[in-house]
Amino acid sequence: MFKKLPGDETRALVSTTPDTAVVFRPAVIRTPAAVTIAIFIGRLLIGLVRIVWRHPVAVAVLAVPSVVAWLYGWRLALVVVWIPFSVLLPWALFNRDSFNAWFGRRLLAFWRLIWVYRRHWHAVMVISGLARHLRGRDYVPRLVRVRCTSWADLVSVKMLTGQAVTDWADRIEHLAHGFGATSCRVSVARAGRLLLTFPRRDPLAVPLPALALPETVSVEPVEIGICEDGRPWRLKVHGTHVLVAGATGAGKGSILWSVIRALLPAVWSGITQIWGLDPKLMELSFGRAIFEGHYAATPEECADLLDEAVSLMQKRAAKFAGVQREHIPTVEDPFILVVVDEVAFLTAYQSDRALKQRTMAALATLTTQGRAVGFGVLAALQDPRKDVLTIRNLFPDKIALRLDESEQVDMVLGDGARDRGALADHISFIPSEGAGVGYVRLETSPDPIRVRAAYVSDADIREMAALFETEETV
Ligand SMILES: Nc1ncnc2c1ncn2[C@@H]1O[C@H](COP(=O)(O)OP(=O)(O)OP(=O)(O)O)[C@@H](O)[C@H]1O
Repeated sequence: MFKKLPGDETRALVSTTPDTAVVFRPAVIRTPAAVTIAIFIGRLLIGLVRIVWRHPVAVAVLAVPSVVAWLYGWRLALVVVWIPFSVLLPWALFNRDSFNAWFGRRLLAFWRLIWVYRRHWHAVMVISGLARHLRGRDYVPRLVRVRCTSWADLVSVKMLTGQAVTDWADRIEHLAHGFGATSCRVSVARAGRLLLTFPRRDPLAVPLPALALPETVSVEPVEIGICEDGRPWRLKVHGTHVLVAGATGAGKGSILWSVIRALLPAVWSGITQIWGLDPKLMELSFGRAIFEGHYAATPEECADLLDEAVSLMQKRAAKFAGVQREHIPTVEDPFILVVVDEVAFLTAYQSDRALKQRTMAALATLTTQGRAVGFGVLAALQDPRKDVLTIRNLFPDKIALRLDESEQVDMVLGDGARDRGALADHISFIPSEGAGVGYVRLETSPDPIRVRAAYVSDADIREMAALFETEETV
């Protein structure tokens, strides 16, 4: 009978019908004002301690001059402000990076916490449907912390008990627009905690010229561009197979050529060979010499070259059987990277069925058995639908460049990738802004990473090919 009800639920109980024998009247116990004030002050103090703990620099910047002005007058406060200012200003002017790392970004994080996130948090949570109103109470996810990097705000959030990551991933557009960002990415920090990434600027908006040729001979993850957070983008090609999907003009060529460029020292040393399949006759023909005879353009030539790769792979597998389980590239057993531009020409669009099946069988054999014995496939295609490339799941690593439709993103990167922020269908059509920009999702992590490949121009390719031609003539 004496059930305690919070908030507005009691109101709903007061009305009773006049002719009922028993009338329920909920007992309303008034909380003494002193208790309410004590709770309020307690919360205020906890909030202040939390702010000082999390943002000591920002609080000190505001609090120290105010306290000095209050105790000793504004003149001394001005001196107190001027002393650090005369140190910080030159520091900010002459060594911006270290200044930002120590002060700038902490102040910015404090400002954005108060002005952008705290100010709009409740409204955005309620309107996007991430807050809940249950039995008269509001349950709102907790904004834990805001950190700023050079290009984005990283917002830590404690989800409501019972919420799932997909609840947030489904609302990335609400969150982005609610907090004035162009996009939002959701990743799991730990159980119950999320990290929301809101970009403030696009560090990938400017094209990256071709990277310098590596000085060391290696087939380990090759550097082919930059990640959004400024780190080099290193793509693993040895011990995996990579599929690059992107609409026409998305910059697939820049990925193929950046990989080839990064492997050149290994090719010169003999521990790597690059085989090129160029059914469109446009992309790889430019640097034909680099493939050292392993180049094919017509569907027949492509099928023959793939069959040659398969038979070499099988011979090597027989040689390795019972002797070694991992491939270490050597001149005798080099890493062979089969680069296929527009693989759909060979697997879907060509009219000769027998040739199509031969090509598919060879590609499937290479992608299922090749990686342990030093054979890798790097394939590019425009249309990622399953009927165009039935074996797309045999490629462990995938890259989504600009795509035409939102559904294609999950086809390339796997379920839920777009919800987690891989907005490959939103990448700019303008080549200088969007070509070569894409998302990668590696075997080891469910979170897509935004990247941009360096642009290897026609002149760069000719230069690279010329180095091989000179070698041949010498
Ligand atoms: N990484 C890049 N950075 C800047 N611009 C680029 C980059 N990659 C390509 N571009 C520009 O975009 C244009 C189209 O690139 P590219 O031909 O590689 O696209 P694609 O995806 O191979 O297209 P298609 O499938 O039609 O051949 C290039 O001519 C170049 O001007």
